[in-house]
Amino acid sequence: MNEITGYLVLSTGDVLEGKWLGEEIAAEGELVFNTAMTGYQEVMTDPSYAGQIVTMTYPLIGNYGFNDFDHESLKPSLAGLIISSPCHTPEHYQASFTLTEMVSQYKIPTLYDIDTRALTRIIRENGEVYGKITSNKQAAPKMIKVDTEVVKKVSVTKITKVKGKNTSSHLPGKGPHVVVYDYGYKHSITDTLAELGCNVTVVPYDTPPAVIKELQPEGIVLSNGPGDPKYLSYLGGHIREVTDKYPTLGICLGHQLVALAHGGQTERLPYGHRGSNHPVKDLTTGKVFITSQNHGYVVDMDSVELANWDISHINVNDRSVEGLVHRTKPVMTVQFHPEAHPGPIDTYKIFKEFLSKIPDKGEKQHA
Ligand SMILES: NC(=O)CC[C@H](N)C(=O)O
Repeated sequence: MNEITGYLVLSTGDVLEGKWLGEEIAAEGELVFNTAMTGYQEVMTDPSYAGQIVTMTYPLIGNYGFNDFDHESLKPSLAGLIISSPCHTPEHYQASFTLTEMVSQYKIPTLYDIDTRALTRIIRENGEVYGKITSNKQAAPKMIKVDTEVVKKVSVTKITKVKGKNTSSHLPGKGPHVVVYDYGYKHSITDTLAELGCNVTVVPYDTPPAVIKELQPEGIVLSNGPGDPKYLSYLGGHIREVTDKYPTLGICLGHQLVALAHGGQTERLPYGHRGSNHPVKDLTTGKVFITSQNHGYVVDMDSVELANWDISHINVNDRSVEGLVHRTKPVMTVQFHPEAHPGPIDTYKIFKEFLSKIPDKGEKQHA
């Protein structure tokens, strides 16, 4: 087994020593950590991690392998992966390849044997940390240039009809036509819509409302995606127009973009919410749900005290905004991931609530 030393050189001046897994591929990006105990395959293929070096706080990664059907996108977009202990002998009846095969196939710059607990503390204490995965421990630990066009790199470039992967018991085509704006969508979002009977069309992130109109959607989903939501502020006009016209569900980046488009503000969280056990309270029912999350920005609570919008959900840990609902229009948004994967499906009902806002084809078919 290859045991070549590699380094994670941080903008804080810290240098952590580890070993290369797969090829020695240098990389740089923002350091983030994910606390999920399972779901590394979905994390590694979630396009919202584009440009980021992801540290998994759970120490053992790869123990149940990787399968052919749980990728959240066609190929991983994360800048790099940092783990403690890789498992080379996975056991799962559906596993078809190993962690080393995964990082080698997709050329994911990866270091293991890193002290991920120490690294997580550095990120928690410093908030915004950038780093390089490198063979050269002298690599200058500077802030790297952030990519403001990261969404463009992960979005589809053509209007695409998609089928869900689990549609055997539901016939897509009987439910409403939902158009998904792709800012870096996770396949679990379109899979869930298809499972609920929707016809699903995915469109590029910057598709003008006039083109959307030609597609005759009955509902719109604004997807998750990477980067600072303010990079897409220039799309506010598009977003206002579609949210004025169609029942809309915004998820994560989509939620943040709806807030920005309607006069709200977003801000950076001290060190992000990334994991699969974040408690969120539904302010209508008072119930708390355990949610899957992956975000570094959040809608500023004070900025959404706007006419026409209510806060529908808040985070129980830090009281941050987790959802918005328009007072008169069928528009709702959530900061967490109702499609889960990885994580619990407690909030799957968000999709049903959204579909129930679509006239005629909503509640009756999907209740
Ligand atoms: N998963 C997402 O959509 C993330 C949204 C945004 N990029 C953030 O980090 O806050």
